Amino acid sequence: MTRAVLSIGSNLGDRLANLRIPVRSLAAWLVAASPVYETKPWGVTDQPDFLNAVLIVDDPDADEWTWLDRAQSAEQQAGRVRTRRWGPRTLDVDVVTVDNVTSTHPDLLLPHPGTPTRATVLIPWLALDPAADLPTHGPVAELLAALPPTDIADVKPRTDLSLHP
Ligand SMILES: Nc1ncnc2c1ncn2[C@@H]1O[C@H](COP(=O)(O)OP(=O)(O)OP(=O)(O)O)[C@@H](O)[C@H]1O
Ligand SMILES: Nc1nc2c(c(=O)[nH]1)N=C(CO)CN2
Repeated sequence: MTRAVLSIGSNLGDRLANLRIPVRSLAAWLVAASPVYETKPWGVTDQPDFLNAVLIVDDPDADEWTWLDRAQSAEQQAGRVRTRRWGPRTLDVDVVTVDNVTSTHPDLLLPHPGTPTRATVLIPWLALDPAADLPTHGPVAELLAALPPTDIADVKPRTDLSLHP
């Protein structure tokens, strides 16, 4: 089996509709979809707020490259145009982990190196799985507790929104 954790985000266009694109295209392998969060942009801060969420998917026939391929197909379906690093996007799908695989290949770094410091990933992931563990880093709850409180305050649940139509 390969169980993957995917982080999804959108800050352009119909953000919720964009997040639902991978939910639909990955439906056959979807184990769980997190709540949706409204988040302040990190990295490049002069851009619109994001909606972020996390998906857990499982496919016995997939490896890590299959998941990257599926993630990138969903981005393309959302009409994503690559602009600047960390800039606004209709849909970003990052492969956070695939089982306990580690990879230093630049096209597929695993676990995704941004994860330990991104409340926008850790909070939705923890909501789905309180015992979540980031391979080579440790419990997600501990990583989150180590972040500045302002990072956590910048990630707000949108209980009025759902990834399922
Ligand atoms: N774990 C991963 N998940 C998704 N893409 C990855 C991963 N590791 C490396 N990449 C590579 O990153 C590139 C895409 O980068 P992208 O423009 O989405 O970065 P970003 O989302 O702006 O920044 P970040 O990766 O820090 O979130 C792709 O070429 C992809 O092959
Ligand atoms: N809040 C938030 N900020 C970001 C995000 C994101 O998903 N959420 N993604 C980025 C590029 O990957 C850059 N900044």
